[in-house]
Amino acid sequence: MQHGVLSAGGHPTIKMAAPRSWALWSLCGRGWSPVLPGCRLPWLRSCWPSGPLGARPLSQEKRATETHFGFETVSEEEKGGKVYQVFESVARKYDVMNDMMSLGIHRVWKDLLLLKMHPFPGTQLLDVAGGTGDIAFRFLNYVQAQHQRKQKRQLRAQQNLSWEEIAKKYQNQEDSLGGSRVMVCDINKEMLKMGKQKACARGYKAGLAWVLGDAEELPFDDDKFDVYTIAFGIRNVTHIDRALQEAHRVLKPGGRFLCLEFSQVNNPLVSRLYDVYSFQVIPVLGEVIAGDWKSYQYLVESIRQFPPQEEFKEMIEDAGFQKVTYENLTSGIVAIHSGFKL
Ligand SMILES: COc1cc(O)cc(C/C=C(\C)CC/C=C(\C)CC/C=C(\C)CC/C=C(\C)CC/C=C(\C)CC/C=C(\C)CC/C=C(\C)CC/C=C(\C)CC/C=C(\C)CCC=C(C)C)c1O
Ligand SMILES: C[S@@+](CC[C@H](N)C(=O)[O-])C[C@H]1O[C@@H](n2cnc3c(N)ncnc32)[C@H](O)[C@@H]1O
Repeated sequence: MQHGVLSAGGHPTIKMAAPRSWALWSLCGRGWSPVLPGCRLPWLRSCWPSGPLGARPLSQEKRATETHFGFETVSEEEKGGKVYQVFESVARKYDVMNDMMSLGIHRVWKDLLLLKMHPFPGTQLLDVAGGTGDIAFRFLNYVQAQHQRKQKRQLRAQQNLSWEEIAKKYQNQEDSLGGSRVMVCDINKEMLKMGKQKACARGYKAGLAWVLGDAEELPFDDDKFDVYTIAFGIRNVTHIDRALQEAHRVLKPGGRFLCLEFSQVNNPLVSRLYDVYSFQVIPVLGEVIAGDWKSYQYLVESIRQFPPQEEFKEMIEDAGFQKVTYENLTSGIVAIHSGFKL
């Protein structure tokens, strides 16, 4: 399925199973790609005659490369640059804005993504559109705690180890993750800069790497990772289908794709409140806290343009993933989609 086809936002309503997260809700819920905004290949393509002697009518050619940036219609070549500007602009206030806007709920959603992933010892994770590192840090905490529990069990089983051996086991930094590693990949230098600063301040070093790269053209070989995550990122990508194909390519056979993204609310009352909150409150908060109304208007508009749960599930299947499922959180405000490369 080709993403980028304009949809006016009026997606068909889909009936879904009652969300498991009501309790949570009521509690609160190939090579490097030095992509420069506006300097991408589609730009070249759009300048090139599309048929013999460029015979295809211009209007048809134009329509074929249009997409959306929020509610605005833009050319595919423009979109990447606009998205880049949004995240360059919000990077410094990104974390504080998320806590303010969601009253901290985004933290719970991200924790639930990790619970769903349930990484095994030695997991190689690729976190695309990883921004300021929220998923990567959670992953490192998770695998470290997992590894410590395992070590304690082993130590208890080997009562006859010397103190030196025990101390050595605890001191070995590299080993503290049990061989697990995470690679954060994002297209935006500013977001990565903020992420690296945060990592430094919090003492994350081992098992963590940062790479500048495009989800549509990942700078990694085939069959490299056990898990691919993308949280609140895929909505911003120009060609979602290409990003999904890339996710499939870089995963090892047996690897898992996990996507946390805004989705379609399945409760009419929540939906109304959510709309009021999104359009009346979020841009105001964006202006007051980050001095940036437009970026937060883009956020709420882009959420409405993203395909609903079932449609996105089909797109993931079209990219070659199997056993694709999704789980709604907070009445479908967000959903976690999962699929396997088998
Ligand atoms: C530029 O692009 C971006 C920038 C970013 O900073 C972030 C992202 C990507 C996003 C994330 C990483 C996730 C974190 C960010 C968000 C969750 C912000 C986006 C949020 C929404 C679009 C709405 C969802 C909001 C929540 C889940 C927070 C809870 C609030 C509601 C569900 C709506 C409640 C609405 C009302 C009660 C009516 C209107 C409210 C007012 C006029 C008063 C102000 C309201 C509040 C402060 C909310 C408190 C109320 C409740 C918790 C009660 C809710 C009860 C019910 C709905 C029954 C990015 O791409
Ligand atoms: C809303 S942030 C999400 C950050 C982080 N995953 C989180 O959950 O907080 C969206 C991120 O997607 C990145 N992004 C947008 N388009 C991208 C692309 N084509 N390839 C890689 N990253 C992209 C942005 O730079 C931004 O850092």
